Amino acid sequence: MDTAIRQLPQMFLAICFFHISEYFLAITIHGRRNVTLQSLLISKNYIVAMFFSLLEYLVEYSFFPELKERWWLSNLGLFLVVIGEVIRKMAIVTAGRSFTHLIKIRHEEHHKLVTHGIYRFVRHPGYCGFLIWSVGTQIMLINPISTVAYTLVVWRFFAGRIPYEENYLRRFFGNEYGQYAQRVPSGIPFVK
Ligand SMILES: C[S@@+](CC[C@H](N)C(=O)[O-])C[C@H]1O[C@@H](n2cnc3c(N)ncnc32)[C@H](O)[C@@H]1O
Repeated sequence: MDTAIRQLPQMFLAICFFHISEYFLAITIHGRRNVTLQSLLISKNYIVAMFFSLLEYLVEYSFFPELKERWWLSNLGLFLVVIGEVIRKMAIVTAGRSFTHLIKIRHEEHHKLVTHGIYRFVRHPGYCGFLIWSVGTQIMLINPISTVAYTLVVWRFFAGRIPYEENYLRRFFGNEYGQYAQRVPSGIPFVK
């Protein structure tokens, strides 16, 4: 009972913290005039996914309450939520103005190639952090179906987005980006 009673409040806090901090960081880095509510990163698909995970949680809690009592698994999920959040926020702070929520398709003067800090270890720490965070939320709720579904959907989304984003990065930074991409992994499993 103790574990289940804290899962939904933890989830609520994780979501609020993620989106509100994302929004205020964007304002701090890009200035209020350049930030829209899109920086909250709440899309229709995202709301549907969150609604589905809540539904799964409530159904399983009603019919198999003991499933939700695996405290060590729920705590592993909470750990992943924190780690994912830290990785993503490190990426945003490190990249600064180069980190825009919409992918840039035109090179702007202030857009510099970032290869230091956390970008020394993975090319896409922001996406890596989000993948860990989102899957972590479902492990924290001990939602088996949503854990698998989130892993597949978020992975697929980034597996498609990374080549598109990198196509522009190669145009902007040429060989410098090519060399960087050769020596540093993407940070998303099975994406080169
Ligand atoms: C939402 S941010 C995500 C950045 C990165 N993919 C990540 O996961 O940390 C997308 C913007 O970051 C820019 N970007 C991605 N990697 C970059 C890098 N190493 N240096 C500078 N800009 C980068 C892209 O051009 C794009 O406009």
